[in-house]
Order: sequence, then C-alpha cells, then structure tokens
Amino acid sequence: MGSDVIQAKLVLLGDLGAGKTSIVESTIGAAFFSQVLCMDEATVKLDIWDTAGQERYHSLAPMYYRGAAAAVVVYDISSTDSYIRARKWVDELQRQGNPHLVMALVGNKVDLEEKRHVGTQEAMEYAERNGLFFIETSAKTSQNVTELFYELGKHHCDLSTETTFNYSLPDKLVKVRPHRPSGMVLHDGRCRRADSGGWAWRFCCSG
Ligand SMILES: Nc1nc2c(ncn2[C@@H]2O[C@H](COP(=O)(O)OP(=O)(O)OP(=O)(O)O)[C@@H](O)[C@H]2O)c(=O)[nH]1
Repeated sequence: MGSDVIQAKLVLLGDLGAGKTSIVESTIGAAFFSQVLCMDEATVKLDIWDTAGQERYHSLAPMYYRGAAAAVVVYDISSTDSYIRARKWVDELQRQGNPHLVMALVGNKVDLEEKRHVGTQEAMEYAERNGLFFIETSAKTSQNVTELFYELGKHHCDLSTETTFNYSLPDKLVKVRPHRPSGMVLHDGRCRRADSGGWAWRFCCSG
C-alpha cells in the first residue's frame, strides 16, 4: 500500500428512497461515512455526505455539494420519477455546483430487474453526453457498490502516482475536460492534473 493519503469530499444526492443511504451502508455499515480505500498506490479517504431526498430538504443541498469534490447522483431503476429527479440534480449541479465537480450517475436497485423502468442504454447515453461516470448498482445484493467507490478511488490514485510535489491533504478533486493538453500548470503551480481513460482529474491542495 502506498504511503500517500488522499482525501476528498463526496456528496450523495437523489430522490427519496433511491437508495443513497443503503449504498453506503452496504459497504461500510454506517450512516456517516468515511470510506477508506487501501489501494496499491495510496490510501484514499472519501468523506461521504449523505443527503435527504425529500423535496422539503432540497434547499439545504447546496450546503453539501458546494464544497464537494465529487457528487454521486442516485436513482432507482424501477422508478422513472427518480431518474427524472436525478437528471434535475445533474442540471442543478451543472448550473450551480463547482463547475469542475466530478459527477457519477448511479442506477440503483438492479436486483429489481423485472420492475425496471429506466433503460441502461438511455441512462448511459445521457451520462456520456454530460460527462458523468455511470454505473448500475444494487445496495441489496452489493452488486457494483464496491466498484463504484473503487472507481472513484482509482482515479485519485492515478493522480497520486504522478505527484511531483509534497502536498498537504487535497481539499478539492475536480474534473477537467479531457481535451485540455496534459501537463498543464494550474492554480499558481499548486495544482496539477492527470488523465486516465478519458477522465481527467486534478487535485487542488490547500498548500
Ligand atoms: N430491492 C432493493 N431495495 C433497495 C436497494 N437500495 C435501497 N433499497 C430500499 O429502498 C428503500 C430506501 O432506501 P434508502 O437507502 O433509505 O434511500 P435514500 O435514497 O437514502 O432515501 P432518503 O434518505 O429518504 O432520501 C429502503 O427500503 C431500502 O431497503 C436496492 O438496491 N434494492
């Protein structure tokens, strides 16, 4: 295991009952939520903030996503309404969130395949058009739940292996457009970026 420790705040968003809390509980068995991933290259610590899906709490959400490096937007594959709501979250994050926020779209409850109302292809194409990482999970059977967090963690590590300076704990993980030239110097030299398979990530360190 690498000696680097990489820390990033991740926020969970999605409709009431989509399965946000269950996804996290099925991996780490608690409701707040620090997921430590011990990878070959580094230890990645994701501070995960769960949010309530009820509409009346909507106005609180910006408090959570504004400081986040990554957002995981969850819908229930058996509920078209929850998918519509997820897309609204994506719109809101694109309009009002950190412009470089990393977003993952998660179709949960794949164990309910016979009740599926949201097609994989439809959601995948939507995710691709919007630059989101996409995965389908089941918190009930744990299918793909670890993969979701490891996929996020892996990108952190890809970056850390290219670290060329000693940094304190990163306070932001942001996505940048893949077409930017690599090796770009960002934020007065305290940030850098790395590309990995079409996903480009950079850490901004508090310095
Ligand atoms: N079959 C099935 N049920 C699930 C799955 N994930 C969650 N559930 C159930 O869906 C219901 C809602 O799950 P929660 O995790 O509380 O959903 P949430 O998104 O956190 O809901 P709010 O906190 O109210 O916004 C619960 O009854 C869960 O047991 C899943 O993958 N499959």
